[in-house]
Amino acid sequence: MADRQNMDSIRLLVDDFYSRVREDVLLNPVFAEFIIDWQPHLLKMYTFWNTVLFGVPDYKGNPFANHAKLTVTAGHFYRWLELFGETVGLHFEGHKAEEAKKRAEIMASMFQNRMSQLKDKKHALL
Ligand code: HEM
Repeated sequence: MADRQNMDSIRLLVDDFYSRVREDVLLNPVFAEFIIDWQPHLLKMYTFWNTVLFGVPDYKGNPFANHAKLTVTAGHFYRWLELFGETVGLHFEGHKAEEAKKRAEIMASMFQNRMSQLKDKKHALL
């Protein structure tokens, strides 16, 4: 029962978040370049958050590899986190809601650090 409730909450969060992403003038073009069919992405994101927040080992993937190819700036990450925080706050409160926001912030700064390392490396090769 608890697992079902967790999954229902994750679906609500992920569906609402990405419907906002699709309406966002800054973020939508980045997603639109790579995602034509949203259903597989949403399914993947359900498993991702189920793994991150509830330890259910559903998600198999390499999130960084899929972000290294994106042309994004700190502004994109800022907006992503802002929108994610708003969506979480609209539907949830309590320690899991705080954890979701914290985990997203940690991943965003990890992506950004690794992206700038890659960029530095490319420059060094020139
Ligand atoms: C600038 C902010 C971000 C943008 C523009 C962005 C964009 C994208 C795009 C376009 C994809 C699909 C890639 C593909 O399938 O070809 C993707 C996948 C994904 N994103 Fe992000 N993302 C951002 C931030 C984040 C953050 C902060 C997290 C973590 C909380 C995250 C987690 C994921 C995961 C888990 C996937 C699936 C990776 C896989 O295929 O296994 N993203 N993202």
